[in-house]
Amino acid sequence: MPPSPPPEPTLDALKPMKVEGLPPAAYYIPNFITEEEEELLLRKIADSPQPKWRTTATGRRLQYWGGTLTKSGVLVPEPLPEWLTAYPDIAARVDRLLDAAAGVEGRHVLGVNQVLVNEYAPGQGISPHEDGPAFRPLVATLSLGSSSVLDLHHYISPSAPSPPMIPADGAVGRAIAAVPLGHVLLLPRSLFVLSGSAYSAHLHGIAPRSADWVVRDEAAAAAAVEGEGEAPPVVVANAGLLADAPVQAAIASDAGWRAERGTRVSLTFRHAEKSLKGGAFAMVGGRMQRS
Ligand SMILES: O=C(O)CCC(=O)C(=O)O
Ligand SMILES: [Fe+2]
Repeated sequence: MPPSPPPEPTLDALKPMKVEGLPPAAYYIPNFITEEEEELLLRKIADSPQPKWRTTATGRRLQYWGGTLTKSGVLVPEPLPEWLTAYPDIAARVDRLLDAAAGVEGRHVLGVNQVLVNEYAPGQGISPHEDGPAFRPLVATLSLGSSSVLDLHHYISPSAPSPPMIPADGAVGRAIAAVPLGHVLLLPRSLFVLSGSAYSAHLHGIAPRSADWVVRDEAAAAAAVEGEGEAPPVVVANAGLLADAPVQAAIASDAGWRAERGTRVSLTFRHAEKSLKGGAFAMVGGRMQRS
């Protein structure tokens, strides 16, 4: 018998998956996709034509699906590929979940129109950044292939005016506190949602490490002695939400949970607020129309 489809998500159903101890609001949804879907997505991404790949200054590879932004933050849209819209129908599932997180479940007002794929080899990360005002402050990241720890950072002076847009991996105009505000463990197949001030007033990043070490509390972190070159121990805000008993038992143990990072691929689903009508063709015609 085929598995019955999961119930339509609602804000109430999402509440238990809210990550406490972080600025509002972040959600962690374990096992958002199956292992078969994870394999298929990894294969589709790996099999993408070579020109789809871009490489950042730090060597991380990425792909944009759904189009890219102009310098002024307008999406030049392209259709999303079938492996995101038809089978598996991940984009629609993320849409429904983001609708629920926004409290507008069932009304389908959002619509993911861009999916950013990041591929992290062990030791690669992404420096603290904001995704910026071009996107609706409600984004979801699906993790594939390997685990990682995402850090939330805050500005030292939150009252200072925000620069219009901070490019990923780019220079940041305001001082960032040296110690991250919190950490989140992202296990494969999980979906992590950032919204509200967690999105618009804070930064997120991934430290360039080849392994992670997660301990149960600050006392365990203070008592831990890391070896030469080893990752410092961190306490993660979503330890209770992982839905992975062995990992949770290891985190609760005296030694904590240590994991080498493998290659992790993430898909970040976003909604660019401004989109060029007619896509790239509108540019060719020279008449730039905004929706
Ligand atoms: O890989 C991730 O989890 C985060 C990616 C991200 O923040 C970005 O590409 O803007
Ligand atoms: Fe980001």
